[in-house]
This record gives sequence, structure tokens and C-alpha cells, in this order.
Amino acid sequence: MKKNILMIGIGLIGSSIALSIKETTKNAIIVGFSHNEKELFGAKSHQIIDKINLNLEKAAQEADVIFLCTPVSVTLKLIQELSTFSLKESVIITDVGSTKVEIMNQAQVLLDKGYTFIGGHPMAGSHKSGFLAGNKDLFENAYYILVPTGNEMNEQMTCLTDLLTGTRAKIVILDAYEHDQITGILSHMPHIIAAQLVQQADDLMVQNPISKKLAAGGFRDITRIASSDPKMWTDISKSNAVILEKEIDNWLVKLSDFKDILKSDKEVEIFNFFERSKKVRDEIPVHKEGTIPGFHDLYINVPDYPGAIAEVTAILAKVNISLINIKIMETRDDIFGILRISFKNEKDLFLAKEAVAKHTPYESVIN
Ligand SMILES: NC(=O)C1=CN([C@@H]2O[C@H](COP(=O)(O)OP(=O)(O)OC[C@H]3O[C@@H](n4cnc5c(N)ncnc54)[C@H](O)[C@@H]3O)[C@@H](O)[C@H]2O)C=CC1
Ligand SMILES: O=C(O)C(=O)Cc1ccc(O)cc1
Repeated sequence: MKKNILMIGIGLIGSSIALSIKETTKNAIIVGFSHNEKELFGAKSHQIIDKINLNLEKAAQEADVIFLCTPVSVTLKLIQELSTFSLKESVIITDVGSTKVEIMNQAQVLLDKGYTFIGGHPMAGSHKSGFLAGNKDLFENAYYILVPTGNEMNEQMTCLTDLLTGTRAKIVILDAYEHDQITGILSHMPHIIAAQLVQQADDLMVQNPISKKLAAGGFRDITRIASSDPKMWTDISKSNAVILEKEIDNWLVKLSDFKDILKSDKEVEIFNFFERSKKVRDEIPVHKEGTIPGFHDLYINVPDYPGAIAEVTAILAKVNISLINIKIMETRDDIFGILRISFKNEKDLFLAKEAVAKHTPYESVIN
């Protein structure tokens, strides 16, 4: 029997989940709904979804499983709206939001109606948005957190985890508060810190424009995520505000401690500060998940970049490698440009590097 899966929101995460489900669940029919018709037709023409239904109530009534893949504030409203519909008794409703306490609290309206809600959060993604960045391998080897309510039946939990096998993610069960504490430090704080650092650099760039051209290496690494969608991060910050306020206070204290040891020129303590971080960072296990850090980018140094774009894309087409994005990053005194070309997977990235090395004089680096 066909399984009717309703995807609400076909952006980066919704489309990646849809594509991964299509890999393994052959009897799934993926129905798409979003507030953006153009996106829905685009996703259908890219075969990410099988059908479009512009009537949310009707689409929800027909669904066996509903995925909410929208910004957190929209997910909260949709949960409320779904609770007013007459859904299938066996329906499983799940979400992908980056916070869980507020969403699980809101989901009580569904539980009160006897419906099943299982919170979800795939712990991989990227700073990119939209269905064109969707990738069936996005969650490979990443953790996919599920937050049960205790009301779901075993077979419903199994149905959801079966559906997620195509993601090739590792399922982890957490409670909502534990989830928000962990992601507060490991995911939300880094975005706030990256955003603030970019603003601090921007102030300097205004005073001294040459500094913009010098931004490289470590600055680029630590600030990549500052290019993420501001709406998404507004919602996440507001939703996890209590935990984030505490962590920001903690951050300020620790940074001020560092300022003190710097001021008093305590060399050993300054060394210890960096040494402890290095030790901890070096010991963090590297799990090669699909796309954290969320992208497979090749940076190519090119003189005369308009001509080089055509040259490089022609070579990639010839060796049959599809790219998902191409961007001119910066110019050096208008003599050199850097092309950033993004690929869907590591294999294409390495093949592209090889092709560029073989067929062009341009230097390229993987970052
Ligand atoms: N981007 C990432 O790396 C990750 C994001 N998440 C979470 O996944 C969710 C979706 O994020 P992305 O896919 O990255 O965002 P996205 O911007 O790529 O997609 C958002 C989708 O929601 C739809 N949408 C927005 N407002 C809507 C409304 N009022 N009604 C119906 N649809 C609406 C958009 O049309 C779009 O399809 C967010 O809650 C985010 O916190 C979770 C893990 C990783
Ligand atoms: O781009 C990155 O590295 C991210 O940080 C992706 C990300 C964004 C939000 C999440 O809830 C989980 C992962």
C-alpha cells in the first residue's frame, strides 16, 4: 500500500529528507506543501516531491506521516493549525526544528487530540537554504535526534525510523531540555559568535577597507556559518533564549578571564588557554557525515574570472560533474578572482579538483 508523506516546507532540509526517503521507501508518495508556490513547482520539476497540494487541510487529512520542515516560528503555528484538522488517527507528525523544548510544549495540542507527535532534529545541514541545495546524502553518518513524547506506539516509532533509514543518519533519542542545552552550546552559540565576529570585522572594514581583502584562513573557517539564513537564526535564538542567555553570560565571563591574563602578561596561562582548547578540539571524534560542514566547495584562483567561469564549467560538463553553485568570492586588485564552486558530494569535489588540475593552469584548494 502507498504511504502518503506530506512535506510541509521544501527547503534545504525538507527536500533532503524527501530525496532520502525516495531512495529507500519505494511505496512513498511525497506530497509537498509550502507558502511558496514557485518553490513547490520547482521541487516537483526536480522530482523532489511527487505531488503538490495547495490545500493544507486536505493534504494533512490524507497524510500517513507529516514532516514539518519550516522555520521554528512557522512550525509552532503549523502545529496549532494541524490540531484543528481532522487527521488520520494513526498519523505521525514530526518536525526538523533546531530547538525542541518550545516545539514539544506546543505539540501538546496535538497530543490532546490523540495524535502522535515525535520531535526530530537532523544534526547536519549547511548555511545554504532552499530546495536547490537539497541533497539525499546531507545527513549521511550525522546524528538525527528524535524526541518522543511517550504517547507514541512502538510501531509508530519504528515507522518513522524506517522512513529515515534513507538518510543513513544515526538515530539518537534525547529529551527536549537535554537537546536544547547541547545544541545551545554546539550549534546555536557558534552561530551567534560567528555573526558577532563578522560585525566586529565589518566595523574595521569600514575604517580600513584593505582589511576586507585580507580576510582569509581562520576568519573564513570560523565565520562560514554567519552566511546562514537570518530568519532561521532569529527563530532559533528566540526559541532557545533562556539557555542562550545563560551561555552568553558564561562566554562573557570566560572571555573576560582571558582578557585579565592577557593584561597581566601571564604567558603560561595564555599558553594553557590555547593548549587546553587544542587538546579538547583534537580529541573530538571526526564523524564524516554527509555535509557538516555542510558543503563541498572548491576554491579556484583565476585571473580574468569571467572567462574562467566558462572555461571551468565547460571542463566540468565534459567530465560529467554537476555543480550546485558557483560564486566569485573576491578579487585581488582586479587581477585575480576566486571562484567558489560547490558540489553535492565529496566524490564530485575531488573529481572536479583533478579535472581543473589536468585541464587548466589554475590552482585550486578544497576548503
Ligand atoms: N539549515 C540547516 O542546516 C538546518 C536547519 N534545521 C531546521 O530545519 C528547518 C528548515 O530549515 P531549512 O530547510 O534550512 O530552511 P529553508 O529556508 O531552506 O526552507 C524553509 C522552508 O519553509 C517554507 N516556509 C517558510 N514559511 C512558511 C509558511 N509560513 N508556510 C509554509 N511553508 C513555509 C519555505 O517555503 C521553505 O520551503 C528550520 O526549522 C531549521 O531550524 C535543522 C537542521 C539543519
Ligand atoms: O552549516 C552548519 O555547519 C550548520 O551549523 C548546520 C546546522 C544548522 C542548524 C542546525 O540545527 C543543525 C545544523
